[in-house]
Amino acid sequence: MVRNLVVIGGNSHPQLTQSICGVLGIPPAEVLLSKFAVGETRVEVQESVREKDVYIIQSGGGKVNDHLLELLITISACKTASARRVTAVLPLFPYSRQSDIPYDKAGAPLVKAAVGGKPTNGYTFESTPPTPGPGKPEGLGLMNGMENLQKGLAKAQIEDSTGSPVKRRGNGLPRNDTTDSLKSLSNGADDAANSTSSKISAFQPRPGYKQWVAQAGTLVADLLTCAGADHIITMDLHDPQYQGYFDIPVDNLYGRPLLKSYIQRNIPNYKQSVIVSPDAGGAKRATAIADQMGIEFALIHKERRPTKITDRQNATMMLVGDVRDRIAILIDDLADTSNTITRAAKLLKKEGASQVYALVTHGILSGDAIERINASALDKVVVTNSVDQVDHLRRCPKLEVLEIGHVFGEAIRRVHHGESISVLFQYD
Ligand SMILES: O=P(O)(O)OC[C@H]1O[C@H](OP(=O)(O)OP(=O)(O)O)[C@H](O)[C@@H]1O
Repeated sequence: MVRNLVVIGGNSHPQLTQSICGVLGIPPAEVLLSKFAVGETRVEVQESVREKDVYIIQSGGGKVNDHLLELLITISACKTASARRVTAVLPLFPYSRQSDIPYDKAGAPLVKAAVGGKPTNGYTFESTPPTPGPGKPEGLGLMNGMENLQKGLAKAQIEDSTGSPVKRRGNGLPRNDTTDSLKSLSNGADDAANSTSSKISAFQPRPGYKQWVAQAGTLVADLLTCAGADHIITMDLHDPQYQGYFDIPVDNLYGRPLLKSYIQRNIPNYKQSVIVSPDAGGAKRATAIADQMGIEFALIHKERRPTKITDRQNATMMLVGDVRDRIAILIDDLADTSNTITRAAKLLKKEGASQVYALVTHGILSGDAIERINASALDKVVVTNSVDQVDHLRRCPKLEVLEIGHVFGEAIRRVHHGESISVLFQYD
């Protein structure tokens, strides 16, 4: 029994909250998590958290945006209710791979295929209208509307010369033109909000227009801190450097000990198997396990970078290493659409692997990922329950789930008592 410790479970993963509370020997706190008819989230903490050490369990996956907002509101509610310390426990951290968008070697976004070696989108690194400077005309600097701006200015000058009063903004534009421009910008934003990912492929940048990729990862880190989080506990961040986005402590636990122990217990003659990283991005993760266990390592290399965001699945894959007549064990941090692991499995079987296992920390398995796995060359998919797996388990006979409640329960117990949690980072 631990004193002054409160665990609050969000709506994302009640089973994990129960399992963590079981380890700590306390019941989860009473909270009312509901929604107004319009869809706004409502949180009511129904017991005192004054001077308590509060841990809020909320994972990514599922209705990720709803869960994130619910977490932010719950953190804020606890701070307002005078909690001594609030720790956000996010077994799968949402938005931590947001800035990943294909770029060419020169750093320009790859949004349209090149024809005859020349990019057809006319991309340049110059923004249009140009950055205002000495001797250059000033523009809005927001969109590629120089022509309209010039027309607007010319029209305004004609009106000026007739003597009628024209009110101006600081940029020299008549007020109405500016308002219209802003209106059209905001309409564009509404449209963007309604668009689906399939529309991304239809997007063609205007020549000269500089694309900006939203830094959603930074924003989410700031939101958690602003809401009042004092500490973050998570597992297998897609990019461990994401911890640097925070100015509060972040404990990034490893799922590797669980995966390693699964291999030792369940894969026959595992020393003869081959650990495979399905892409270069995960090579470090996979080699860490291969080196620890003294198993051979192979890498799947995507022969070319995809030319569009939606082209990921079309990139040609190439195996570097030998898997013939051996069990191949794919290691990755997450499976979302499961395109990566199913395509890798197909290649590994083609290269002669006798069986293919995929061991993945976060089994998000969105959309038709389960159907894709069921129809794939994968023999077994092993994930942790960092994301709720109840529905996935029902639908996927190849799926096996490793419990992580005890890892998070122990991390919370140690943090609460001010003990080191580095023991949880060790592989052996
Ligand atoms: O199930 P899927 O939808 O295929 O997504 C899973 C893949 O996405 C992530 O990598 P990412 O493609 O972001 O590349 P990176 O590892 O190079 O960052 C992750 O590490 C997996 O490899």
